[in-house]
Amino acid sequence: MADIQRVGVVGAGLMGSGIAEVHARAGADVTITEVNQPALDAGRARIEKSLQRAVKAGKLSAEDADAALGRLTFTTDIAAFADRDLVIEAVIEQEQAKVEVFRSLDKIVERPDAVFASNTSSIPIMKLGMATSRPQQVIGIHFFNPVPVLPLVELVPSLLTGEDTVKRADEHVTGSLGKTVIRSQDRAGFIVNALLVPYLLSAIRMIESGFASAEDIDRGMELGTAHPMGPLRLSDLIGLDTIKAIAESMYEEFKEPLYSPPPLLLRMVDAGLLGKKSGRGFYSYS
Ligand SMILES: C[C@H](O)CC(=O)SCCNC(=O)CCNC(=O)[C@H](O)C(C)(C)COP(=O)(O)OP(=O)(O)OC[C@H]1O[C@@H](n2cnc3c(N)ncnc32)[C@H](O)[C@@H]1OP(=O)(O)O
Repeated sequence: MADIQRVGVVGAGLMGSGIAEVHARAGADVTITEVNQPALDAGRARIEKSLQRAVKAGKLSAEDADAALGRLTFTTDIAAFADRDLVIEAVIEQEQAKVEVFRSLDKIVERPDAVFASNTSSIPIMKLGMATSRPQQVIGIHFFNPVPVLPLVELVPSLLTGEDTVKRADEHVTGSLGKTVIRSQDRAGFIVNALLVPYLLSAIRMIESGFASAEDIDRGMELGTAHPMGPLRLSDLIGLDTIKAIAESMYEEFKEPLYSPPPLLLRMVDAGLLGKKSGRGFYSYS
């Protein structure tokens, strides 16, 4: 695992736990942190379940799953990140929350050439870089959900990211994690969400206007265009709060009406109907 051996992941939600898992499976020493013990425990349970799934599918031996778990340290103390070579922030998609994480990491991480990455989908990397004293070491490394399954990573340097940081991040993601990298300019939504989110919002507007049912919209895209899941099931998988946050960042950046979150999405988030992770979104999960 090249020069990046010790990895820290901030946030043990859907994305953070997946990011920690793929690193541990690749042999890295991983520390993962959350704001409180229940959130940390939920992250650990998610990783254990995903590892078991890989073992059942014959993708991973039981010994390798145990070894991966053994490489993970769970803590609520972000000070444990002092010796990390790479830190990846994967907290909620809110600019202020992310800025605060980068401010703390800048004080805590001691290694002078450590790479500071964000898994943000839509918040400009420059804003996170400027929260630190070393914006040349800050880069977007954006994974896709489910992280252990989807091979893509978007690499997003800001105007101030150094070439050395880009090279090390690229080598780490392709060489050590075996993912495929595409590069994007530092614009809200990058490449994939700039295309995906207006599509998901259009599907939500279709339901809102009574045009078609969620089931028919999804079936249409699954059987008519061979997508693995339709836009509403995919929205439930990503999380409706996350889609709202991405749409808001993109709308703020471009003022493009297509990016503006429709009222139905806002009301569902107000109601706590966040999709698969909360048990109900456009579909129910029990
Ligand atoms: C918003 C962010 O910024 C960016 C994003 O993340 S955008 C979201 C991108 N994600 C997508 O577009 C997901 C699209 N959907 C899919 O790829 C597939 O439907 C899916 C992989 C989620 C599930 O696939 P499906 O064939 O329906 O189910 P299933 O057979 O259970 O799973 C396929 C494989 O994935 C694995 N898998 C599924 N969900 C998983 C999870 N949550 N964690 C780990 N592994 C998982 C399964 O173990 C299975 O592996 P196998 O083929 O070796 O048995």
